[in-house]
Amino acid sequence: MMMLDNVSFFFNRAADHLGLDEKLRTILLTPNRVVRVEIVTESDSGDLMHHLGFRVQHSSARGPMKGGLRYHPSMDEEHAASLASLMTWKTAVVDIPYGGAKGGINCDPSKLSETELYRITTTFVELIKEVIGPTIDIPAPDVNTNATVMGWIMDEYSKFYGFSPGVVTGKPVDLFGSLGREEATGRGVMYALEECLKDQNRKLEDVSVAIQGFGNVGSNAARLIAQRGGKIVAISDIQGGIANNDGLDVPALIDWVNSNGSVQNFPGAHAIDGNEIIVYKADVLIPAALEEAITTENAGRVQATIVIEAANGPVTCKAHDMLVQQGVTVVPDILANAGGVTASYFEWSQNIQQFRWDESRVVEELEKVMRRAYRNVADLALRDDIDLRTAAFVLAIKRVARTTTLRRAVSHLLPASLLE
Ligand SMILES: NC(=O)C1=CN([C@@H]2O[C@H](COP(=O)(O)OP(=O)(O)OC[C@H]3O[C@@H](n4cnc5c(N)ncnc54)[C@H](OP(=O)(O)O)[C@@H]3O)[C@@H](O)[C@H]2O)C=CC1
Ligand SMILES: O=C(O)CCC(=O)C(=O)O
Repeated sequence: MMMLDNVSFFFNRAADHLGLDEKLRTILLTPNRVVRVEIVTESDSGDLMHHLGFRVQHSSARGPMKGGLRYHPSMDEEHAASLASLMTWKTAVVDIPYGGAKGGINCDPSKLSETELYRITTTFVELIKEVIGPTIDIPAPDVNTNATVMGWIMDEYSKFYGFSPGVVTGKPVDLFGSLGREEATGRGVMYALEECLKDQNRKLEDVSVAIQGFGNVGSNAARLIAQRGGKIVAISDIQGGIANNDGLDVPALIDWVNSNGSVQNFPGAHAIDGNEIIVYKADVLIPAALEEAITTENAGRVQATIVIEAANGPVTCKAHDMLVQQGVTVVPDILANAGGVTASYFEWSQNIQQFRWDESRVVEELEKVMRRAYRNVADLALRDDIDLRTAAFVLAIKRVARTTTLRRAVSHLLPASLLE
């Protein structure tokens, strides 16, 4: 199954629970717009480079479309479409006034110089500028993109439309970004884990944690969880894994990775096979890299009793059901990693008002949104005896379906279950 099939599977399970008819399912699942552009630029040596760029705008029912840009060799239309659909349900779960979109460029940034990446990015913006904008579609960082890239996007877009900081979020703080956005996804993951543990009468201090991926999300989640007493025992990146059952010194590891480019050979740990991180003996597993990290191949060997999906789509639908049957609590991506887009909403709000919030305000509001969303989902799961993922989709579908039908003359498609 492709990732888009996994998203549709989870959507349809929740739609079955709500008794949604086929017409409304089709309206809700079909993207508004699919954009594919050809990016032709010059390399530093003067050769022509040709890359494909994508932006899939899934739904604008609840507001401007929102979602990251990924620079990766696996980026294609199907990837962008599945991630865009997830964004629609994610923004609805945390109840922020956005729809969903996602995109990126099929490229390998590790093989490109900074100037090549700049030219590719600005050419991409030139090609999609008519379909993005502060009230239309607002990109943000995702895998292999960061604040610097977002700054370039803002600058390029502003050349055509005038100063427009609200066209993109996750910008450098010196370039109208928000304090607290960089670490927000990891911070949200930490709140989701705390809420999950609360329901099991446990605390962060009681648990050991293994994390796959040590980029923006993985490293910030590790740092913040460790700061509150959680023991991070194993971490992997693309090159391999490291472990220390007494707990890794996360700030020292972050310094190590900044100097050495990988977690490998960190002096305070022993090496493990990177693929084994998923089945490492820890109370909590946080996949924070790419999709489909947990499949039917390894789900049966997962030892953690809690999986927090910091990445988008890290668990396939069959693996999800295996984990649930094994008694593992799976906190789904559209809830667990929603801290990033929530802080993006705060950044965009600051930009369109030409106003700046203190970091403490960002953190306070983010905590409120994340804990409230978790409680809404967990309460619904308990009430309807469904797993957390189905509950998150049910909540999101209700919200998106209501606005969709209110904005079009199709209210006859709404079943009574959506009105309660
Ligand atoms: N950035 C954000 O705000 C948000 C991100 N997400 C999701 O979180 C996930 C991570 O994103 P982000 O942290 O931003 O991306 P980054 O590019 O900052 O980091 C990605 C990390 O994943 C690692 N990685 C890639 N493949 C593997 C693998 N096979 N095994 C182990 N590690 C691997 C990379 O290793 P290496 O460093 O060696 O390349 C890197 O450490 C993605 O699924 C993204 O969609 C979700 C919500 C918001
Ligand atoms: O911050 C944003 O707007 C989007 C983040 C994102 O791409 C995601 O949540 O997957």
